Amino acid sequence: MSSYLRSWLPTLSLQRSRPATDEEEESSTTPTNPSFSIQNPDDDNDDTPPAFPAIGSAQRISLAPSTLMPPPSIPAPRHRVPGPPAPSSLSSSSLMPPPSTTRPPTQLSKSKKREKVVLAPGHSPLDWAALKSSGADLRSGVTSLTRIPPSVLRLHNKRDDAWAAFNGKVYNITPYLDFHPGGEELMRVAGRDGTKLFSLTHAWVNVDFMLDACLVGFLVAEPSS
Ligand code: HEM
Repeated sequence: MSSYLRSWLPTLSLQRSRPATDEEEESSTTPTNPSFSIQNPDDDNDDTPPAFPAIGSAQRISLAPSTLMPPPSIPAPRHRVPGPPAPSSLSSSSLMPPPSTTRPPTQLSKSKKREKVVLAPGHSPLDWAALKSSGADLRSGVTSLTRIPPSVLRLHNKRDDAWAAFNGKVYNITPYLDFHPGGEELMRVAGRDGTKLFSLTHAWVNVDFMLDACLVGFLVAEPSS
């Protein structure tokens, strides 16, 4: 048995190949745990962690099983939420099973598919934000906000002079056209109220924030007469 172990522990057999000193001979009579053999025998440091909570401490007494609150009882079957039967009698869960992911995702119909637009270099959303905060005139010369009826709005329907109304506010959309991720689609609302088309396309986009520097006025009803 020992020869078998020696073949697996060459260092041990090497050590034993030289004549053992008296001291070694003495210690070899008492079996030692190899993990402690690297410790200095003079070192009497005790690294055993203390009991936690300390024996006899108030915390330990308060944790005594006899003083703990009993666990809540399992509700009777009639109190359980209706749902599929539990997989086993041991399970007390009344949660619905997770939805199946085996069904393939529904495909968008061709007509609803969005066309990706490649924005020209220097026309990213970050570039737009930088332009807005640069102080450049994005209102095409409008210095004060005015009341704009549909007949006036209609006049601004060209690519180089495009206004559109969203939620009662009229914006000069011309400078934003090249930054719009949806590209030329934006021109569909030039010269008119685009609130409906906008909210049908991407109601989550914050137009007030994105075009605040392009505000030119407020949409009002056509004056009668
Ligand atoms: C001036 C008002 C508008 C602003 C500020 C605006 C802004 C944006 C922004 C930020 C996106 C990217 C957001 C996203 O994909 O989730 C986007 C995408 C898009 N927008 Fe607009 N938009 C405006 C008006 C419109 C209008 C009137 C249309 C007309 C249909 C339109 C059509 C699209 C389309 C089709 C996309 C998708 C582009 C893609 O998937 O790459 N947008 N727009």
